[in-house]
Amino acid sequence: MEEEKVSPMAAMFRSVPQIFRGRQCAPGPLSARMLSKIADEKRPLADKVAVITGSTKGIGFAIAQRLAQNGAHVVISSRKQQNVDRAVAMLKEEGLSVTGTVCHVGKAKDRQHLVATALEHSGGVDFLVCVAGVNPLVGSTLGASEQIWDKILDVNVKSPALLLSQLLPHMEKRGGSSVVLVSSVVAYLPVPKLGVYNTSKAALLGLCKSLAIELAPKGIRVNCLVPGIIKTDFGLGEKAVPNLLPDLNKIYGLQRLGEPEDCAGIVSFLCSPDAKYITGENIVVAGFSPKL
Ligand SMILES: NC(=O)c1ccc[n+]([C@@H]2O[C@H](COP(=O)([O-])OP(=O)(O)OC[C@H]3O[C@@H](n4cnc5c(N)ncnc54)[C@H](O)[C@@H]3O)[C@@H](O)[C@H]2O)c1
Repeated sequence: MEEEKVSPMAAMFRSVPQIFRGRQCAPGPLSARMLSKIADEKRPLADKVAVITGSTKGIGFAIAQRLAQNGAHVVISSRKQQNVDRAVAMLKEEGLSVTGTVCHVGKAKDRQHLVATALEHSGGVDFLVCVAGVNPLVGSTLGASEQIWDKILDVNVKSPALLLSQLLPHMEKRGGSSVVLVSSVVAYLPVPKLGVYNTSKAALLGLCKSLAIELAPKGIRVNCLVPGIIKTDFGLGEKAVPNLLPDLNKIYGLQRLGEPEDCAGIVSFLCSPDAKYITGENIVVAGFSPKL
């Protein structure tokens, strides 16, 4: 059958609403081939698989939503089954391609299960975004117990490296793989009473640089998102930075706190082919620059 001739502009106009909802386009008057070409242009992460830790709410959930809207199959995870189920249901309601599993990133067995779940989709993984992070302590750095040090360093610093080592064989065979770590502005501007957390987030900047060098020959890029104060349970909780630091954003910045969605686009970009020559970067999303 002869293909209907439609100008590129008209084609774009007809297909845009479906693409923006992240759904597959229904067959219409345009040929399936043309629709899928346009859809791929609008969905730069199509056919990719993303694993995201700590993604049932806050910054992680916003990143999961954006990567899925941009075409990736996203594997949601965090510590509690009911939270995983809720997040997966919310995204599926939008027509997005997601699965989920419980993963406490500090537990080797949970990490292994997360890897296995991710492989179920298409046998490989393209993106790892390590969002899970904790801060159980407000107090003196030198007064922190060994248990506190272990918990913060295990979850915030060791787990991204250990999870990546488990995923590596499944990422290196894909080509164009990308890893995004999540640090914090406290890495640049240490907050009093958050010494152990500050240290863990500064360590992530170093981990990003080291992994970027180590994985560059394999074609895997590693970058780091560095959020300022973002409106989440963690960001606004009693152990959060705004209660402990003068509001630098009010003095130097855009005069507002960040939303989780403010962190989503940059991560999607870092995973996309548009960022294929970017690695080893720590990118601040804080409404001001702590490096001014
Ligand atoms: N909100 C901010 O102001 C801010 C600023 C800088 C950096 N960050 C970092 O961003 C990340 C996300 O924070 P958020 O503000 O979205 O917090 P949030 O509390 O809204 O979400 C945190 C998510 O991580 C999960 N999580 C916590 N511990 C986990 C563990 N051991 N294993 C697996 N999942 C775990 C939680 O279940 C939840 O889904 C953290 O690493 C945090 O340090 C947040």
